[in-house]
Amino acid sequence: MDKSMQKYLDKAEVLIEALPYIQRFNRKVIVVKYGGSAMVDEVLKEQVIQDVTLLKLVGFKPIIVHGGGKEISRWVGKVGMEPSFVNGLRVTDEATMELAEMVLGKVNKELVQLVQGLGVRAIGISGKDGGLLKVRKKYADGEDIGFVGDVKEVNAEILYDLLEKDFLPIVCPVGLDDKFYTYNINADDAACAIARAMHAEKLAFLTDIEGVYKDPKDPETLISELRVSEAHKLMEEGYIGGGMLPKLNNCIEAIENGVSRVHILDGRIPHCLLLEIFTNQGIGTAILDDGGEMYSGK
Ligand SMILES: Nc1ncnc2c1ncn2[C@@H]1O[C@H](COP(=O)(O)OP(=O)(O)O)[C@@H](O)[C@H]1O
Ligand SMILES: CC(=O)N[C@@H](CCC(=O)OP(=O)(O)O)C(=O)O
Repeated sequence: MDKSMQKYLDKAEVLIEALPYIQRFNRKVIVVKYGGSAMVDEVLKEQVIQDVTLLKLVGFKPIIVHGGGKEISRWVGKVGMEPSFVNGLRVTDEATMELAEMVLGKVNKELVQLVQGLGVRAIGISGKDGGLLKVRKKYADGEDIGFVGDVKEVNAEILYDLLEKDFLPIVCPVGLDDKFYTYNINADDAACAIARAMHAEKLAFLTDIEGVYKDPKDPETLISELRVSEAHKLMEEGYIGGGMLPKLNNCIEAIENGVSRVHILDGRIPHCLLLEIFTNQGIGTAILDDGGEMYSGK
């Protein structure tokens, strides 16, 4: 067989490899938490949006929940304030809340614009709209960190309606409490709450690291499949720190509340979402129920 024919066959094989995954996720809800470097780098940003748009066009029901922590910190610095975090959560006073909402709103509409540009109808929606995300004040180990909210209720009906009308919802992690005050929500928390409420088939967290490491300083210790009980053990033994702590807790919560597949993916890898979903390889760290099957080869 000549070389050019082989090239075509290789391409066809990639498409055939995707077939069982296209069947499995057809009409299923997939929540993508989009944050980290993949939001700052323009090329990566475009690739993530292409991936999610492709998921939509092949018949899945993706929902994007975006962050923007790096951009918020940049603006907080610009106005002469110092960004501050406790356990991966931003300490949010009134001025920080105002900035955070401005920045997240801008990020939200930029993402809508990119998706629209690829021919898919997107709706950007904040957790405030239609009571999508109702929150209560959240504390960090008992410490008051200001206007930071814990999602206590998701109005899933809005998202079902948007999906039904074939829109791609893009959610901004800001919500209201019972007294209608504005709260900043960690985007991982928002994505987990939405995945639970929507009984998502998959929840994928795009982040800035390959996945969960036993020792973050040793790349050899990347864990490709992590059971819930092992994850608890790693946290108790102090192997998990910083922003990975709320992320892993959210993964566990999602798995324990019926989300079938939860993944932490390296958003720095071009098209990481497509590679994870459509190939036999599987990348990053998959979090698994204690009784669940290992993916082994995915
Ligand atoms: N055991 C671990 N494995 C992987 N990452 C870890 C671990 N412990 C701490 N981390 C840190 O957690 C970070 C991921 O959290 P974060 O930066 O908040 O992500 P994002 O901004 O995408 O939500 C990693 O970049 C890493 O520095
Ligand atoms: C309470 C809290 O920490 N809110 C986050 C919301 C944005 C976010 O989570 O962005 P990433 O996912 O990109 O980090 C913040 O203010 O940074």
